[in-house]
Amino acid sequence: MPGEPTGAAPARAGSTARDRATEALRDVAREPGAAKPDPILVADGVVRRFGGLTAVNVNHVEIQRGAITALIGPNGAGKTTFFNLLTGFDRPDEGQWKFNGDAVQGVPPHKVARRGMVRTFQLTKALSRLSVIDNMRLGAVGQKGETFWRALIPSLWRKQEAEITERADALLERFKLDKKREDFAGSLSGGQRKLLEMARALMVEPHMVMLDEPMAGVNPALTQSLLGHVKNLREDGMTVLFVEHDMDMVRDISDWVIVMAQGQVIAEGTPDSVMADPRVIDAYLGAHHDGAPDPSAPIDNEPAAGPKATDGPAERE
Ligand SMILES: Nc1ncnc2c1ncn2[C@@H]1O[C@H](COP(=O)(O)OP(=O)(O)OP(=O)(O)O)[C@@H](O)[C@H]1O
Repeated sequence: MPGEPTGAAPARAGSTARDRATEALRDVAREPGAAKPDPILVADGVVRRFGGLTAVNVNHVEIQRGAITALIGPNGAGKTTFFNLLTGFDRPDEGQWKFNGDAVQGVPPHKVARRGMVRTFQLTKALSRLSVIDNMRLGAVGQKGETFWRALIPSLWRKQEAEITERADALLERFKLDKKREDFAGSLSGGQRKLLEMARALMVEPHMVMLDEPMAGVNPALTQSLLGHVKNLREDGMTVLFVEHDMDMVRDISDWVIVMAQGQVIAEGTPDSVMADPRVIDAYLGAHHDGAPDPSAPIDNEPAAGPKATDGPAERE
């Protein structure tokens, strides 16, 4: 089952997954590449170049199991490229990483998903023309059972198809999309699409879910519901890694924040520690101050500077 909380933080009666994640991360150094007590993902020396541009150059990074980790950074920092590499959608020039102790670099995306690491995808044009339930069924691709030999045994296949549909319907109900079951996915609102993307990723019963800008294009009315669903993933024992520009969301739900700039991890820590970090403010400014930055300078005094709540995507419903 998805990531039993095997972490260093012992489960106390009545404690939430958030409490356990906070406790597990309490003594972790607030510095790039910090070692975690129970990492589900460990990456080393990951480099991706596009021509003369080094888009990703991550020396070492660990993602704590059972926690919600945000990956933030200014535009072009390399966040999406790093996501693509980790999930097998792109190939690195250098580097290796382990998921649940197994090396997964070079493993194709559907096999990475089968091992329990999935990422959400924006609804493409083609998927928009499929119904909501068919999108969900497609999310199950890569699950056990669609091998050649099994495909030759219709009774096994049909049984699996029934299981897939049952699982899809349960998830649609959980994400309050059951009434949209037969609708074209393209007819959903921005927020409902995000819910569908998340629900679809859960079809493979992952240990770790990677969300690419879960708040982009989401109507404020659906914001709380979406945040609730992400928090529930953690309560269900899953690890969450998400890229997001919306700093309200980052503050609200993250246990840990990793900051990238110019392809590198430049800071790590709790949301508060990271957002007060002068290196992070500098990275968002895209400029370096003369002399030593003032670490005590409150970020709110610098409206255009740091990763602010207003730094969210312009696109809103
Ligand atoms: N396929 C590609 N070919 C060439 N350059 C690319 C490619 N993909 C990404 N890049 C470049 O790599 C750098 C990192 O891009 P990436 O999209 O990973 O950043 P990001 O942090 O996700 O940015 P954003 O927050 O704007 O989405 C950018 O300079 C981008 O232009």
